[in-house]
Amino acid sequence: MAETYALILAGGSGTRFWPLSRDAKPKQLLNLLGDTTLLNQTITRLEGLIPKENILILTNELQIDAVREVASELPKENIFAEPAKRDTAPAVALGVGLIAARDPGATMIVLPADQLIDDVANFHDVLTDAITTAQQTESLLTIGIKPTWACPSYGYVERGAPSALAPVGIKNIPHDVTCFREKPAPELAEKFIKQGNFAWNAGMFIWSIPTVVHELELHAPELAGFISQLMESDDIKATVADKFSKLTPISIDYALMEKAAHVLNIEASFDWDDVGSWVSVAKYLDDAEGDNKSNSPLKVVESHNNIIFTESKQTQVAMLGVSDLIVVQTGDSILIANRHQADDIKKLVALLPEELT
Ligand SMILES: Nc1nc2c(ncn2[C@@H]2O[C@H](COP(=O)(O)OP(=O)(O)O[C@H]3O[C@H](CO)[C@@H](O)[C@H](O)[C@@H]3O)[C@@H](O)[C@H]2O)c(=O)[nH]1
Repeated sequence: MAETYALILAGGSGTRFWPLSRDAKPKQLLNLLGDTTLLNQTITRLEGLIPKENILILTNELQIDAVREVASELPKENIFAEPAKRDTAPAVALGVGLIAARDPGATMIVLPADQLIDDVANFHDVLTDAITTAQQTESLLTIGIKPTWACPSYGYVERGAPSALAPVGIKNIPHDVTCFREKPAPELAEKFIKQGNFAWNAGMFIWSIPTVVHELELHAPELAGFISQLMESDDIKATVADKFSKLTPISIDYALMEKAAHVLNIEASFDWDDVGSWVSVAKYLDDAEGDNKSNSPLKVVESHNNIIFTESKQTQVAMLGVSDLIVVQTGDSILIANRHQADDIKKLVALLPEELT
């Protein structure tokens, strides 16, 4: 019986959490919420679902030391650094090649490293049903999140009828996907929400190696060729060093999911948050004074809707007559931003000296 592997993608850069996040320490390596990093939570969440020796992590040279430290309970040889940043499609192809070299009939789940999910029991149930479906059908499985607004930075899946391919006995029934659209323009996202049968793509994918290789051959031949080179290689490291940087940078959503015909979707019955900005972090901060949110002791007078985050979590913060601010303090920097421009922090980071980014 072929085994199941998890591939955790932990090579994103993310400037949205500056000054806490840096190139070498992006969102997945931050203790933003809770006592551990989001990457650590991602690994822990797999306990009881995927054995540790079957969990692989892909990151980059800048982050590999920090990733090794966070993932110290995984076998060392399961953590790889990509030689260049090429976005998620080449990273997934590398993961497919590495897993195929161990077990060409394996099933794999691809997971982002930076999401917040508390309901582990339902997460396992949904993933188990997705794995069963991937093993019994030649489908690419996605997980759907009920959308709450027309967010333009997610992928959208149009859920059709319950799939005729659904294996007998599973609880979370997959639906046919009639359209996958990555990061639609705001007006199109509005249209999807009004239509009512679209879900956000959770960024997790479940498929068997033979199925994904076949789909890549059809829709992304460059990546399928790279996987063949890996599978034929007797020195995978040398092949990666030689070929990976030459791959076209593109995300797996554009390279494969928008084009593939055999996509299914299971609705998530668990909580899910991809914690995209300081504004999303704010809802989890404990200390509140009126409508202000803080992770540190806070006193306010005539101040509203502010978000405060200090690295020490102990700095006393006092606000007088200010509203709609994000204030973040670290050892060497302070961010003061309009909360309505939280998505534009990257514009600011582009102006900063390299040693602070
Ligand atoms: N190894 C590796 N990992 C990467 C790379 N680029 C990004 N990642 C990691 O891949 C995951 C997703 O990458 P993002 O670039 O953050 O994706 P996104 O814009 O949020 O969009 C994806 O996720 C959304 C849900 O959060 C989806 O809605 C969307 O369709 C898409 O799948 C994150 O864990 C990120 O760290 C890379 O070059 N290499």
